[in-house]
Amino acid sequence: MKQPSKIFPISSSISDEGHLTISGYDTVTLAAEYGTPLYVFSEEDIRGRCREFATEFHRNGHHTRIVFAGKALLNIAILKIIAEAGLGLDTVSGGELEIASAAEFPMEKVYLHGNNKSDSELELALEKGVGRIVIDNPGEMFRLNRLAEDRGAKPKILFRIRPGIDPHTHAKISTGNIDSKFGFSLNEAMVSVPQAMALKNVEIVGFHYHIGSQIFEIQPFLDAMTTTLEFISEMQKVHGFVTQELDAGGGFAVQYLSDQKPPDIGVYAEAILGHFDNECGRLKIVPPGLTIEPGRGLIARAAVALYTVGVIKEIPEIRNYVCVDGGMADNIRPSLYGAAYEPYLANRMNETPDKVYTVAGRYCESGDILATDIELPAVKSGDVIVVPVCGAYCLPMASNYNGSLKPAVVMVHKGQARLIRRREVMADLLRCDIN
Ligand SMILES: Cc1ncc(COP(=O)(O)O)c(C=O)c1O
Ligand SMILES: N[C@@H](CCCC[NH3+])C(=O)O
Repeated sequence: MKQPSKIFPISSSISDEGHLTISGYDTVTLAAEYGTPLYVFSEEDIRGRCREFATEFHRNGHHTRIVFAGKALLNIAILKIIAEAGLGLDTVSGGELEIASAAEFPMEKVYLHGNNKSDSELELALEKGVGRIVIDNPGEMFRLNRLAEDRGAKPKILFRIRPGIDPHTHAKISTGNIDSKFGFSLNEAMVSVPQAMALKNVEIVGFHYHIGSQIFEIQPFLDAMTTTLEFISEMQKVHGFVTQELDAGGGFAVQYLSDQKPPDIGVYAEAILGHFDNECGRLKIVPPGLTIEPGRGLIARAAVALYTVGVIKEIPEIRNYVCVDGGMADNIRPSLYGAAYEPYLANRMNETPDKVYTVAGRYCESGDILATDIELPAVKSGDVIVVPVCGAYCLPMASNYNGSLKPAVVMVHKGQARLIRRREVMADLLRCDIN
């Protein structure tokens, strides 16, 4: 058995036959058994990342709350593992709350975000008794207070602020800039905090920012923290408001390609926690409880996507297309963000790549490309393409474009492979249409 590159799930290996295995399961056999496209998750990887975040962010006596950003991947079986690991959950809609509830996720550990929450979503959050509601704008704060009064409730709230920091990531996944639809500007929050303090049916416990996703640089995390802690200090001086919680969001980058080198979680943790301690000391504020919300960093590397090669189209001196049976309907990230992936042949992991291919999907869009100009051994129809690092933001952003059926999902773990989401069937496509 050989070790595949670091971008595969923790429990991956290569069999004597040259097949990719995960937790001892041959991915080529899984593809034959469950069909493709197939997403295969490693339970060991998920558990390992939960432990890694906990260990690294609890260093030096810190009790950082780790809250999994469910938008990266929501599935009942996976939520049960996240809950068992003791993490919290960030949800962003009534729908996500219902999935958390179906997974019997402890509601006191659930956060509800969202920049345009409806009354019914706020009511659902009150009914379920979520731990935190993250307020995005002044109107929402007053609406929530009224809805909570009607029910005799007093939810704990955080204010989401826009610290005005550029995280130097893709523009579509930057969220803490001044020009953003998310959260309060500092000036707006300055006005709204005393108003919230005076409301009878909400308890303001602190502040939240999330500056973006897949952030390779450490400095933007530190800058956002400084800006927010200075604001917290100001709130204390001017309004006597003592912040209990600072929720610093997610955004930790993961390695998608063999030649990328994002910081390890321990490097982010050391820098962020050290900066937090120093800044609280400098500003002479009682350190609030710290929360982080990793999504991608926790789940992206836990899964691979498997596809079967169909048509191979070689256009002399132009490009060699390998067409697979999935694509943008199950992974929109390359089309939406120009995201780069590094596919391999799951059934020929040991063969030397000697030809350049572009892996295209099966959908009716020229932009339906999973990877451009990558090296693979000479590909044949029937080969199994494996795309690593597909655990985050692929399945939750999947669609039924071109009448496609969303893929099946299998979880492998020590001697057990189990279906955790069935493949959609044709009847699922017709379920909502009325004639
Ligand atoms: C509020 C909030 N928290 C956490 C996350 C998770 O981000 P990431 O998956 O980059 O860790 C997101 C998504 O970007 C988010 O919007
Ligand atoms: N969907 C994005 C991440 C954004 C998360 C939500 N704020 C991605 O695939 O990279």
